[in-house]
Amino acid sequence: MANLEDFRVGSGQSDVGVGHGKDVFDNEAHQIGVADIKRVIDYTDLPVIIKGIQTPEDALLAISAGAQGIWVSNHGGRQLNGGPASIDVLQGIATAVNHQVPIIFDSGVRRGSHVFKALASGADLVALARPIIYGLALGGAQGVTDVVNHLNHEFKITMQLAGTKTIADVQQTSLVK
Ligand SMILES: Cc1cc2nc3c(=O)[nH]c(=O)nc-3n(C[C@H](O)[C@H](O)[C@H](O)COP(=O)(O)O)c2cc1C
Repeated sequence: MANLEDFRVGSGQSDVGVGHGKDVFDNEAHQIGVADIKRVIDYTDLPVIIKGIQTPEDALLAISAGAQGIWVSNHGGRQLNGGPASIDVLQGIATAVNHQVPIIFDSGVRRGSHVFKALASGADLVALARPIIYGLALGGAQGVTDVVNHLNHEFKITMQLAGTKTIADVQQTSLVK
């Protein structure tokens, strides 16, 4: 893609067996760091949010590079299958980030109570992937609407049962492990 030509790096000879030597999968391109984040930020006027953050250290590195948001998430599970569950690392990352930038969370959100727990663990926004895709596959646009409505309904019930009236109330809730 023409827009990505400037980002071609490395020898093009991958030795990790993924992508068979195409640039973006090149071994050297796997060592993405602060300089790469700064380069993307310089390249665009859009806000840059770093996805796949799993440690407080990486969150702070991304913020120091100028990231305007952190996305606590996995990478699809097919790469490092033994990585931690994102919900287990969320609270530690949120404590370290300390509201410097918004935190988006996804990975395994299936019920309204999961949305509640993610917000109470430090997320500002909760995202979904597979439930939306399943809804789309089963029922098209209506299927997606149904999935979102169902989660909203469950989330509201959880809010009521927990005695919380607003999202801010949810975010101030203490969870017991
Ligand atoms: C088949 C598949 C491939 C994915 N590939 C990537 C990827 O290449 N990079 C990435 O950051 N996340 C990837 N993800 C993770 C999603 O972007 C998203 O974070 C995750 O699916 C959210 O969790 P949920 O599906 O449980 O809602 C992938 C997810 C799936 C299901």
